[in-house]
Amino acid sequence: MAVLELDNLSKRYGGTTALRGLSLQVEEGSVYGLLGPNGSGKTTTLGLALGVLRADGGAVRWFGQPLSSQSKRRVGALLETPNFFPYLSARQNLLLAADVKRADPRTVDAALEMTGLTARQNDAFRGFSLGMKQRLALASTLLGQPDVLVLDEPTNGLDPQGIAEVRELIQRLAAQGKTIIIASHLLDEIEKVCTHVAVLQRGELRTAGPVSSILASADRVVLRVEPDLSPASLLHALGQLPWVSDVRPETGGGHSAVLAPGHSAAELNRALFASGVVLSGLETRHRSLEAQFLELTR
Ligand SMILES: Nc1ncnc2c1ncn2[C@@H]1O[C@H](COP(=O)(O)OP(=O)(O)OP(=O)(O)O)[C@@H](O)[C@H]1O
Repeated sequence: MAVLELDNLSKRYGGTTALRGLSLQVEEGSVYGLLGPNGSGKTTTLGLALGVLRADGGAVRWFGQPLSSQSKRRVGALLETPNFFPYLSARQNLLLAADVKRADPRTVDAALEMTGLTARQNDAFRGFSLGMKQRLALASTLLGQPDVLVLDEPTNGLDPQGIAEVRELIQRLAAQGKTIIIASHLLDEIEKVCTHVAVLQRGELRTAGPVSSILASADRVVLRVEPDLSPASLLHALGQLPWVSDVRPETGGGHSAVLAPGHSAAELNRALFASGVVLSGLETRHRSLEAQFLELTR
């Protein structure tokens, strides 16, 4: 079931078009990464989805319906760092936040537990590290036990330890079956936690889908033939295979190519052998999401 559907969304700020015909679907249980360079429209997308901003065109549907007060209760959001009271404890701050959100105060304990703050719940917020402050902000999104979390740059400003803590928390929440939507420009983080990803550039969708298929589509196979065989026979044989594309010479010798989805390096080896080309080397080079992202948004 689609938890969130964005249908042809557009948004302008004066003369700036921030989003142009954006459509995407977030399925239940997925961890959906919204990626893009600065100014590509990630925050605008989340603001429109949450009803904080008004779209110039298109539609937003949560659980198959337009956004309503009922569906809002099922979504916990962290768009900006919440203002906690420095002299109050973590627990007191969460109780206040629950009151403001009209969330059940009994969900404070579970939120503290989930974010690893139970032991520090009575300590004043002002003494917290940046990582703990961010975990408290995430705890406030868990009040009322929403099914979906929407997080804008949840690791912004954190050190590597804080980033790892937030990543582990997201993984624990995902394991509980929550749907999580994260806007980020930290590709490595997205690659580690997300099941799906959409890449935005200048307000337009460049690509979207399961992380595994987006990464797989970025893989290249590197081929080497025996020195006594001319590269021309390899290139000719590759040219006969419609599922092989983007053949390029490699700087270290040999050639590389991209295989269409559903085709493997082993299948390529067999096809080349059948046409008389014996490979001396065949390796798949996995490219990171970062390399793929840079290519898409270049
Ligand atoms: N309130 C606003 N008034 C005018 N222009 C805005 C406003 N908010 C955003 N924009 C512009 O809209 C575009 C998209 O901005 P948005 O904040 O959605 O991008 P983003 O991908 O979240 O960027 P970042 O990673 O820097 O937060 C940018 O060109 C931005 O300058």
